[in-house]
Amino acid sequence: MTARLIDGHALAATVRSDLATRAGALKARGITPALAVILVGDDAASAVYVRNKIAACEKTGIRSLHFSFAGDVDPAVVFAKIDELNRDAEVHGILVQLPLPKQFETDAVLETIAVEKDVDGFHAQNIGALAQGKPRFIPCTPYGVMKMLASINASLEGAEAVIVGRSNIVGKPMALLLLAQGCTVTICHSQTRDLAFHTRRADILIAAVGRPKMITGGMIKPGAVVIDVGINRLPDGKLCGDVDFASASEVCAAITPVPGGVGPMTIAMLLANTLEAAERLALHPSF
Ligand SMILES: Nc1nc2c(c(=O)[nH]1)N[C@@H](CN(C=O)c1ccc(C(=O)N[C@@H](CCC(=O)O)C(=O)O)cc1)CN2
Repeated sequence: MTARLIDGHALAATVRSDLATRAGALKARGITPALAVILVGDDAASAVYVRNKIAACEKTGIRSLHFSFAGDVDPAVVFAKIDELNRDAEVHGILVQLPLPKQFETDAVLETIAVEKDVDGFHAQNIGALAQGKPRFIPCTPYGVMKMLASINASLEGAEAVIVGRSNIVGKPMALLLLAQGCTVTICHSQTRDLAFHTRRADILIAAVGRPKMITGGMIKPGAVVIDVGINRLPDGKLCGDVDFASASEVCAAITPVPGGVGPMTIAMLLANTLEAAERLALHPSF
């Protein structure tokens, strides 16, 4: 079997085109949707992602504001900036690029962002709303994955979904979203005893563990849909996912590439959440 490729760049371009129309409609009413991005430290990958986010805003008609702080900044300075942005009526979305340097307590930072501007969807209240089936902002990577599954009409009701990875930003919200669509969900992690036993049962397999090419073709059910969230840099400088693409694509029905898969959709869904925030704040300024 040679798998169908789920092209994240192409799907992200379609999403952006719809968002550009919505941004235009807001601007016609005198509201310019705006996203504030905070970057702390000099992590090279984070700097690339932030640059890509800002470029994507420009393509879509969203204003972006970028604030960079040195890696040894006093957390109080970052808290003060978030507070200022929370109060700024012309800013609709705020995100703090992760990971943060060691002196930061990440959850405390994320919970300082106003829930109605939390376009990453990482605030405990927004995760709680998602868990209750009443999502306000869906975390961007799992949101992008759901769009990718919809784009191939993947059948989710009653499907066995296996997620490898239990992070707060991908694995856990991913499980909630698949559960809401009727999947039977298993989350695997570093203490799972027989990983292949679980992955071989998956109709929908999501790899989000951060270990290069860890999932091989022999661990995949023939005909499965495989979504690779991992982005790993190999010693030769090339990027690869958590899935061994060559062997996996011989077995599965559809697969996302790395690069060019989930990554571009993560950014597209960040723009979608920012537009959503601006539209809600325009309709209900006291929201
Ligand atoms: N505040 C947040 N921090 C982090 C998030 C997040 O959603 N919010 N997710 C990841 C990083 N991330 C977004 O921030 C992200 C990672 C990768 C890509 C992407 O498009 N990757 C490209 C390859 C880019 C490269 O050349 O390195 C691809 O897969 O094609 C976008 C966003 C952790 N932090």
